[in-house]
Formats: sequence, structure tokens, C-alpha cells
Amino acid sequence: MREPITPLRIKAFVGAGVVVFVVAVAIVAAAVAWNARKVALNDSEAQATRFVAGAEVALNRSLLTVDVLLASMDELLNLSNTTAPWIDAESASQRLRGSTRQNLMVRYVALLDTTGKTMASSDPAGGALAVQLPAGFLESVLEQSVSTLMVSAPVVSFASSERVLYFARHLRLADNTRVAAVAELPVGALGAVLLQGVDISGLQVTLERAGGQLLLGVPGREEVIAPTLAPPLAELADLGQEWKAPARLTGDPALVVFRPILYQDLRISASIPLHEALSSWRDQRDAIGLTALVFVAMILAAGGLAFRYLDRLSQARVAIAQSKATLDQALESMVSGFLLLDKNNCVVQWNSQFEVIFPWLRGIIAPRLPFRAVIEETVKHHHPRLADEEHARWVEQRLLRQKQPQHEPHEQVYSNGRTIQITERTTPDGGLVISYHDVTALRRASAEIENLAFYDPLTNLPNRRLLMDRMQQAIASSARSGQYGALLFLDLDHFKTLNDTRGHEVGDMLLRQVAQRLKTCVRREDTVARLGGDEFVVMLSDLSASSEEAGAHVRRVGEKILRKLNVPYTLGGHAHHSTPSIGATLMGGAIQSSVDLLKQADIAMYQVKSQGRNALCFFDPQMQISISLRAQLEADLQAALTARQFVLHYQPQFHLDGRMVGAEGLIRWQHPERGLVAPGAFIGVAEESELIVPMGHWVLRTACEQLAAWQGNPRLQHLQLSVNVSARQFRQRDFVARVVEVLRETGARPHLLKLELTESLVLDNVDDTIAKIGTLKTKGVRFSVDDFGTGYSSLAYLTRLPLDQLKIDQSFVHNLGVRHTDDVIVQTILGMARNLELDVIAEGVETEAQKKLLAQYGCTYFQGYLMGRPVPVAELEALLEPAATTAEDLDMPR
Ligand SMILES: Nc1nc2c(ncn2[C@@H]2O[C@@H]3COP(=O)(O)O[C@H]4[C@@H](O)[C@H](n5cnc6c(=O)[nH]c(N)nc65)O[C@@H]4COP(=O)(O)O[C@H]3[C@H]2O)c(=O)[nH]1
Repeated sequence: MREPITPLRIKAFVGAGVVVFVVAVAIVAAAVAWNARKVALNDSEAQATRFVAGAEVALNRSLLTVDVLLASMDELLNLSNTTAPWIDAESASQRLRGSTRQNLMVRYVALLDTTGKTMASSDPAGGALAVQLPAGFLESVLEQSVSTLMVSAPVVSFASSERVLYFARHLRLADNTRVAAVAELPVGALGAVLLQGVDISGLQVTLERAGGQLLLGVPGREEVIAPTLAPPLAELADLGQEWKAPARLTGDPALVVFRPILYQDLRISASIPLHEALSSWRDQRDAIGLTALVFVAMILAAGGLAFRYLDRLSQARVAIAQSKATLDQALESMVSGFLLLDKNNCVVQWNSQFEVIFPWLRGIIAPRLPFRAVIEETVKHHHPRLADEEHARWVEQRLLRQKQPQHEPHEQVYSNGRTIQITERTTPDGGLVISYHDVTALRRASAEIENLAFYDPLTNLPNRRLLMDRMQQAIASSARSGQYGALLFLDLDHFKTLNDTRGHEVGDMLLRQVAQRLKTCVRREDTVARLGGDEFVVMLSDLSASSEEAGAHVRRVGEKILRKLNVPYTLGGHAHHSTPSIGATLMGGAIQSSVDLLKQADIAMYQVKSQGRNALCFFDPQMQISISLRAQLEADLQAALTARQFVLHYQPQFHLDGRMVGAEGLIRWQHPERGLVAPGAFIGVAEESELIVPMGHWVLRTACEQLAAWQGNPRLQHLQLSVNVSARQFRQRDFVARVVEVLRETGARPHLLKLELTESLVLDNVDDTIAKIGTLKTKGVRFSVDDFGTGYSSLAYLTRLPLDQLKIDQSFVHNLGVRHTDDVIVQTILGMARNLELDVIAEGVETEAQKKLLAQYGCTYFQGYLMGRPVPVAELEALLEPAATTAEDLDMPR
């Protein structure tokens, strides 16, 4: 696999490139410099060679002139035909001057005899000129076997103080005597001939003999008259070309080019010191070096820039990678599906949630996939059997919508039941971002919420809210159409008992079955609603424009409901018989509020309840009046309680043997206008409201205070007091605590207090009853069941309850000896009590016959008008005055 080209690798390439370029520049610069050096050296060599060649020619020509001048003296002065004495110095000098005049190099020529004496000269001094030749020079000239031009060593001229060279050859006089023809040449003049205006930097020119004796050196070396240069030129032949020879004058490494000239062993040399030959090259070299440096600097700068660029690139890449990672992370953590399309409607990117929402696209979705393919696949997935044209139409429809992206979210329900919310946003480059949010759960929850808000979860019937809503509509519609509708308010009789005895689950079963049955009793457009508990409402609409007809219709429906709901139910495998109480009211005729209508039906339903249940009753306005009175009574009772208008009367209770054993406390309302009001007129209303709680508490406290008051009186201290306790009072959470508190506060002896509970109260919540009775029994309080025989009289609860007494209801007592069944009931109660070791008291004993029968059946305690009516405490106490021996003596009719 090829490694990805990372910025680091590119940096390595760039670094290597920079090194290569720098090295290349260095090599090229070195090569160019080296080449330039070679060129410079070659140039210098060529110059030196050219110079030497030129100088040789010039010198040869000059010396030849001098030689000719000297040699021509023979002819000029006709020496070969004369002898010394015959030479006229004056005229000879004159002639010499004439011949020398054209030769500018020669200062003078002179003719010297063998002694060195001047015989004639071109000098103005003529024959008087004293020529100071270097020692031995004249001799060597004269001794020459063959006359050739000889050159002296350089000397300083006595006359001009210049460095001069003497050139000489010997001539023969007629007598064969040798004379020397001498020419004096300033070295400077010769040097000028040699240089001929040449300007070669650092050029050192010498004229020297083969042995190294320097005759002439340019530039001049004044301090040395005739130095001998080492090594001799001949030995330099090899080194000269290599620039390793010592320069002839300075000894520096140099190129030395030399050539012999025509005369004697004279050699002319040209030395160019290496450093001089390279002086201009050095500038070149520096320029090359500088250029190379500039190049290198540029390369390094370019490299540096490239590095910086790569660094930035790398940072940008890292930033991009980070952004991408962040984006990917964000996309992946989205709960929505995400799809990005480019401007050509092709897929660019999507997230995994997209594949979760559209699992059929897994393996198909890919970058650059046309969105059309996505749609085609989706349509194919949801409608596999769609005809081709139909399929194409779907796809085109979807794509058309794509061309007009909706910025508002829209929802699509797929055939798999999922609801997807789709939001489309165009991107700046013409692409499209589509987000897919699965709102299935949300929609289901909304539906659920709506259901919960408007429907009863147990029966799935409309709830109170929906009913009220529909009632509003029905009232409005009825007002428009003039058609009557109706409301039927249903309550299941004794439902609470079923709930308490068989549990809520069984109760719920009954409610569900009742709901089902109710639905079968009405038309589709009617509403059956559950208000809660066991309360149902049936709303009938568009019955008739006549109230009579509508009423008749309602009656038919109500009776149908009664019939259907009276059919036994099967609850948890057991048959159960339940009946409803139905109140009905008509809607229409006048503007009514839905609340009022509901109240009317409710009132009518209570009417049924009070009349014995399991029936249908229409709302009667009179009923409403009594309800208003009832509300007024409630308010009056509240006020009476505050104004302390209640009093407690006591009805005595006797043993069979005639002893008064106690009394029952019975409340009376000392009304300011109505006088003494019996409890029958208000106790029911008090019991239905909360008023019974403070009222009952007052009775309890008053009775206990009475017991406490009797404690100090030996005649009265044995008396027990029975107090009626209503269900609502008994169910108060702090009931036990309050009884205990009253006992403690009043100081009454608990065993003299007897609390009378009704059968229905005891049955209502047996466990709570047992717990409360149990606790109070530990304190000594006694319990009696009032109205025994009227309810269920279940043996089961009797055995569980820690009771002390049963009170036979006066309805049984009343018919004793008249209705046989009542005699049997009384006997049964007494037998049951005997088995359970409970006392039995009969109430409502009005006749001696009743008392006799009761006694005969085994009853030992009695209460009733026969023995005493409820009276104020003073009257009760009076019964135990010594004069009043027994109750029988007092007012018992016989
Ligand atoms: N016809 C007839 N009636 C007789 C005879 N002997 C007694 N009565 C009456 O029968 C009722 C007995 O009381 P109850 O069954 O507890 O029935 C009581 C009781 O349920 C309730 N009540 C009275 N006082 C209180 C109270 O303080 N608290 C509570 N919660 N209820 C009370 O009011 C009911 C009626 O009380 P009262 O009017 O006082 O009526 C009393 C009493 O006057 C008789 O020989 N013949």
C-alpha cells in the first residue's frame, strides 16, 4: 500500500531538494570559479608569451641598431685604414655624433683604445670623455677572437648617475690594433623598449644572462646593481608553465616565460606572479561566490518558505482533521439522520443514524450516489409490487419536491409505521442538507397524551373533559336546530362494596363490562363517557324537536340500559349482579350550561338512589329546591356549631332486672326559631359533609364530661354512656388519638364509654376498623354495633371484630310478634351473640309485649320509649333519685 503523502514527507523531500540545490550551486560556482581561474591563468600566460615574443623582437631590433652603430664606426672613421695616432678625435667625435643622433636609445658611443682611453665619442666631451666601463669588460671585449656585441653588467653612470649598460665590440685599426667601440645605453631606455607600452598587471620583466646575471629588471631594483638571479632560467623550463616558478624579481610563485635573444647568452623573461594573474579572477571568484551565496540564500529562503507553508499546511490539515473528527462525532451523536447532497443531487455524506432510520439503504448508500437511487430504493422497499410507471411516478414526485426544498419540517409516514420528520436546508454551494428525525415515539406519545387527556384509560371511554367539550357542541347545535338532546347520569349501586370486598381489579372488570354494555345501548353519534369511579354519563343528541317525544326516547334508552346492566356479570369467574341508578335530564329548549345539565342529571340520579336504586328518574326542578335547602341547612349547621346550639339528650338503657345501666347520648339542635330539632332533620346532611366530624367530637367530649361529672356520685357513677360515631368521623386518621385525648382531658373512665358504630361503617374498611377498635379496646373503650340486622350481618366480620355489644335495630323490634321473619331474625341475632359472647341490647322497645318477647328470646338489655325517651341529663339523673325505684315504676306502660 502506498504511504499517504504527509506534510512531513514533503518536508523531507523539500529539505533534500534544498541540500541538492545548495550543493549544486556550490559545485557550479566552484566549477565556474575554477574555470575562470584557468581562463585568467591562460590569459596571463598568453599575455606573458606574447609579451616575451614582442620584447624579443624589439630588443633584437634595438640591439641590432646599437650593434650596427658600433660596427659602422669602422667604416665611419675608416679605422681599418688608419692607425691610432691618425685619428682625429675632434672630427671622429663629430662623425660619431652624426651617426648616433638618430639612435635615441644610445646616450653616446665612444671609441676606446686598449687602455680604455677615449679616442673619440659622440658625447659633447668628444675625445675627452671618460668612460667608466665595469672592470674587465674592456678586456673581454678586446680579447674576443671574433668581434661580437658584448653587453656589460649594469652600472651606475658616473656622469648621469643612471643605471646604464654598455654595449661594445672590438674594431681593428690598420695596424691591427684593437680598439673598442662602446655605446652607453640607459637601462631605462632599454626597459621602455622592452615594455613597449604593455600594461600587464604584476608583470616582471628581466634581461639576464644564462647564468642568471640580471642586466635589466622591470620594475627596477635599484638596490641591486647586478644581482644574480637563481635559479637560472634554463632550470625553470619545467616549472614555468605550472605557475610554480619563483617570479624573477620578487620570488613569488609565478608563471615565467623566457626567450633567448640574438646576442651572447642573453635571455629575456616575463614573470607574472600567480596572485597578480589571479587578481581580476579573484573579483570574478568573489562575484561568483556572492552569486552562489545569493542563490543559496534564495534556495534556503525558498526552502524556509516551503517549510513554513508545509507547517501551515500541516496545521491546516490537523485543523481540518480535527474539524472533520468533530463534525463526524457531531454527526454520529446526532439523534437525527443526516444526509448531505451536492448541487448535482448526489450523496456527499450521511451519518449512521441515517442508516438506522433507513436500514434498507445500508450497503447501497455511497458517496456520489445520485439521490434518485436513494429514492428509488426506498420506494422499492416500501412498495415492492408497484408497477413500473407507478414506481417512476413516486420517484419523480419525491424528486420534484427535492427541487423545491421546504424549509419547514414535514413528516412522512412510512409503510413500516414509522413517522419521520424531514427538514431540508439548501447549502451556500447549491447542495442540500436533509435531516431525518424519527418522531414515531413522539407522535405515539402525543396520541397517547391526547388519549389520556380526553379518554378514560380504564374503559377507553371519553372522560369528563371530552364529555364537557361535546356537551358544549351539543348544546350549541341543539340551540341552532331546536332538537332536544339528553343526559343520563349513571351510578352503579353498591359498587363501593364490591370494590372493598373483592378488590379493585374486580371492580375495574365490572366498570369495563358496564362500559361495553353501555356502548351497545346507544347510537354511534351518541356519547358514553366515564366521569370517574362508578359514574357514567350517556349523552344523546338530536332526539326530537318535541320535548315529549325526546323524553319518551330517553326513557326507552334508559330502560334499555337498565335491562342490559341488570344482566349478571362474570367477574373473575364469579357471577355478579349489579344495578345502576340513572338520572336523566333533557338538553335544549333553553340556554343551559353543561355544568348545570350535569348537575341536574346527577340530582335525578340521587333521587333514584334515595328511592331505592336500580331505576331511571328524570330531573325534577323541585328536587333542585330541596338540594338548595340542603345546602342552606349545611350552612346553618356550621353556624349552630359555632354558636353552641347543640345539646345532648340521654335515653336510658335498662337491664332485664330493671336496673338502669346507662344511656345513649342523642344530639338535639336547640334552634333559636324552630325550637328543639331532632337529629333526623340534620344528621344526614351533617354526615354527608365534613360537619359531622366536629359535631361528633363535640358529642364525644360532652358525653365524657358527663361521665366524669358522674364519677363522684355513687348513684350515677356506674352509668355507661353510648355515643353514635358516624363513618366519616371514625375514618379520620386521628380518630383514635382524639378519643384517647378526650378521655384523658375529661378524666372519664374508658370502660363506661361505649362507641356505637353502624354495620355499614364496620364493613366499609374492615382492616382499618379492626385496627382502630383494637387500639381503643386496649384503653378500655367498649364498642357496640348499631342497627344490627339491617345490613349484611356477616358472621365473618363479627368474629374478627373485638366488639362488646350488638344493638338490634328497632325495625325488627317494632314487628316482633307481628311479622314472623323479624322474630326469627331477632332470635338469630341473639343466638349469634350468645355464641360470640356478646351483649345484646334491643332499641325502640315501645311495648311490654315487645319487651317480653325479647326477654323470652334471651335479650337482657333494653332501650325504648317503653322505659324512657331521650331527655336532658337532669331528667335522666332524676330517674335514679331514691324515690324513683325502677323504670318500670316510672313510665313503663304495661
Ligand atoms: N319510634 C321510636 N323511636 C325510639 C324509641 N326509642 C328510641 N327511639 C329513637 O331511636 C333513635 C335511636 O338512635 P339511633 O338508632 O342511634 O339513631 C339516631 C342516630 O343514628 C342519629 N343520632 C342521634 N344523635 C347522634 C349523634 O350524637 N351522633 C351521630 N352520629 N348520630 C346521632 O340520629 C338518629 C335518630 O336519633 P333520634 O331522633 O334521637 O332517635 C333516637 C331515639 O329517639 C322508641 O321506642 N320508638
